[in-house]
Amino acid sequence: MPVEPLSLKEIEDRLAELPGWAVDDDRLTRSYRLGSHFAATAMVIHIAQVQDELDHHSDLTLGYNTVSLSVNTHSAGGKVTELDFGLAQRVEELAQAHGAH
Ligand SMILES: C[C@H](O)[C@H](O)[C@H]1CNC2=NC(N)=NC(=O)C2=N1
Repeated sequence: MPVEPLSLKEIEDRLAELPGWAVDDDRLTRSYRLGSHFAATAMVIHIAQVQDELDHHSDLTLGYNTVSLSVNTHSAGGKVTELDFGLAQRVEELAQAHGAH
């Protein structure tokens, strides 16, 4: 089933429920800070597991004590969709367990 791009209003409503996330240039993004580089690496592995489970994959960047995500939906022409917010919600849940903020 094709997934439709969200309207600006739909994006704003969803962003209001997800502090720390932003949409810029048709990409849903967030960066997290962790207590160590190893902790950040562990979080990347956990995100990769969830992304394979959802079959939806962000551009995922591991930095020094940081993890950054940037995602849109390729099959919707590179627009932001419900699938991107679904991934963001799952990442928010696991971020808490990793002590990311
Ligand atoms: C074949 C596979 O289901 C698709 O390529 C999936 C994989 N991961 C994906 N990730 C993202 N971000 N957008 C997609 O459209 C997408 N499609």
